Amino acid sequence: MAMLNFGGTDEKVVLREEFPLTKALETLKDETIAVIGYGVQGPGQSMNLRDNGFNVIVGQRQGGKSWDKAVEDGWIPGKTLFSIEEAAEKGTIIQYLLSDAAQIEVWPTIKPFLTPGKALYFSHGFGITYNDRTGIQAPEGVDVILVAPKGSGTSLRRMFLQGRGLNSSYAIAQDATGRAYERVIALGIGVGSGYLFETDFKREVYSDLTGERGTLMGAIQGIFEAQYQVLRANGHTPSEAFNETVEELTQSLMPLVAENGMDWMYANCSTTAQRGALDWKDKFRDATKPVFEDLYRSVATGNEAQRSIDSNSQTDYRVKLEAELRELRESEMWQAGRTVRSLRPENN
Ligand SMILES: NC(=O)c1ccc[n+]([C@@H]2O[C@H](COP(=O)([O-])OP(=O)(O)OC[C@H]3O[C@@H](n4cnc5c(N)ncnc54)[C@H](O)[C@@H]3O)[C@@H](O)[C@H]2O)c1
Ligand SMILES: CC(C)(O)[C@@H](O)C(=O)O
Ligand SMILES: [Mg+2]
Ligand SMILES: [Mg+2]
Repeated sequence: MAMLNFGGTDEKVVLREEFPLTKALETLKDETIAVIGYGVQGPGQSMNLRDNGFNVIVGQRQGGKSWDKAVEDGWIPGKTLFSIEEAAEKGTIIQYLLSDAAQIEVWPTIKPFLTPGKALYFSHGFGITYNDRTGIQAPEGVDVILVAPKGSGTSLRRMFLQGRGLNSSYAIAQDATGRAYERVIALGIGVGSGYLFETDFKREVYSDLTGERGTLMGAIQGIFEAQYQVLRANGHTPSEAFNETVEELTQSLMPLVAENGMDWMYANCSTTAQRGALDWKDKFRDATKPVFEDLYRSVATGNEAQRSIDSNSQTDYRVKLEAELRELRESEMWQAGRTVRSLRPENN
């Protein structure tokens, strides 16, 4: 574990050099890792673990799209691909990667397989933090650990294949065996993390729910919509509005921000842009900060969790969700985006 300084604050982090893959493999050499769920995180984590040489199996409901995808990805029914029950029985580490709502529903099925000495692993603090609402309460004899990749399972896999790593947080809610720390770090390295930073289940879920509702997706989509609509209302074409709102951001500026930071971006655009962006950033901050405060409150009171549990457990949830997603997909902005993407030279 290293102490590193992040902008003036010291933090405990684990770097890949300090806990190399060889050490992770040695730590887990007698374990069977059962990845339960093959949606988005399941494929990324299980395939990275498999390619890294760990003993890993998958547990998934039979007969659906996810099962077929697992077979396509090389998991063999009866050998490395099982029903949820069979995988939970065989696993000494159970990576609970069903959707958060499904974790509640399937919990009574999983719980009997959590015998002393096993580890229960999450990639989100949701089930444990809001256990008054989820009913997920691990038995005393098991380790309860978390590795939460800070990004999509799709990126986790892509970055692994590119020899890169996606940063993850890690946490221990229960150390029953005295091995929870080495287990969680070995798994964090095994699934393809960049560096690992320490958190607890509550801070993980509070920050994660805030981030995805905020600047990672909700806020950014809201700001895109607002700017696009104003440009369109003032006579700008879809092409101009989309390029000035989204395409330039994702294709030109954000890759530069990712490499060098927004401070560098500010220093390397025109003096005209600098003047305006310095003047307007505070107005945007002041306009949106109360919304972020409201959002954080809604997360901390459990409202966001309850809303997600209530809507995700409705029988017509998928149909309603698809209607909302269709509206987004069919909006002028994202239809214009589809055309703009198709015109990228590399897509021709
Ligand atoms: N999606 C991501 O990239 C991402 C990123 C970080 C953390 N997480 C966390 O990882 C966990 C898994 O998320 P995900 O997005 O991969 O899940 P998901 O929504 O893709 O679902 C995973 C699996 O759950 C199965 N499932 C759904 N309902 C079920 C039911 N009733 N019974 C049995 N199986 C059922 C599906 O078949 C699917 O294979 C969650 O805790 C999530 O918060 C996800
Ligand atoms: C990929 C995200 C948004 O970071 C994750 O938190 C999720 O819930 O899918
Ligand atoms: Mg999330
Ligand atoms: Mg997240």
